[in-house]
Amino acid sequence: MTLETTGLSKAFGGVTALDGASVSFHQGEVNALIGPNGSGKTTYFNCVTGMIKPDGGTVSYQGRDLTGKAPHRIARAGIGRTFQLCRTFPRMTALENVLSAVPPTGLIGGLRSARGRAEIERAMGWLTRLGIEHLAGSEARDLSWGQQKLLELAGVLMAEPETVLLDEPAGGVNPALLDRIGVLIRELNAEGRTFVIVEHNMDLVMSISDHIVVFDRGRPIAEGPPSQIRTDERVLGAYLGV
Ligand SMILES: Nc1ncnc2c1ncn2[C@@H]1O[C@H](COP(=O)(O)OP(=O)(O)OP(=O)(O)O)[C@@H](O)[C@H]1O
Repeated sequence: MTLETTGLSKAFGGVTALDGASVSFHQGEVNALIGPNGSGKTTYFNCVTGMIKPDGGTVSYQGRDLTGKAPHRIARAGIGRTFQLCRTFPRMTALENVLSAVPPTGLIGGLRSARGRAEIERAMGWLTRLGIEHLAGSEARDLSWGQQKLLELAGVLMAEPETVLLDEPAGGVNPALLDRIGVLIRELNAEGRTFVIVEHNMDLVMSISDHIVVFDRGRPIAEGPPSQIRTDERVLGAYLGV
């Protein structure tokens, strides 16, 4: 097990977003977290990465308790994430965006080291790996939505996280780029990175995942390999409302 939560709970006013979610994601695998709209997936990511504090329950990573820790502590523990609505600096170039990604050593150290030649080469390496090196000098706001998602991922990878949480990597992305994102995730996984992916595109989820966890109303209702999840009646029920 790599990332594990027990009884994770979070309510917003009267709305229960997470209802005692006990989940284990597998180290070294591509894990997916799926479920209907509003089932608590993004809230789960937010609790795990310290963006919001859970009302109850625990988060542990590689056996370490990370419950309620600040986002930079969680990043330093080896967890990186992207956001559903993509976070880049629109008026900075793609290269500057990747260089300004906060490394685990903290912002000041990051800005200082970002000036180094080696860091620029490493940033260019990630842009190349993600197929957007030709956009290194372009402002992020001039990139297409899909390219911005790749740029955000390049920034996350700069911090060399061993586990990467992706919130809807395929959302709004054109089919050609979608294929590339799928291949990239599998390649990065083959190099040893663990992934947890929140995604609505079932073709992508079924084709790249080793392990799938299904949420409904703030808690897991099923988990297993794609072959099992595809035919699980509880999953079909949650999605189709039957
Ligand atoms: N900051 C917030 N304030 C109030 N309610 C919230 C907040 N964040 C989430 N919620 C509510 O919590 C529930 C779970 O939302 P969440 O975004 O975690 O679901 P999701 O599974 O990620 O949905 P989607 O697939 O649509 O992105 C929803 O009812 C949502 O409206």
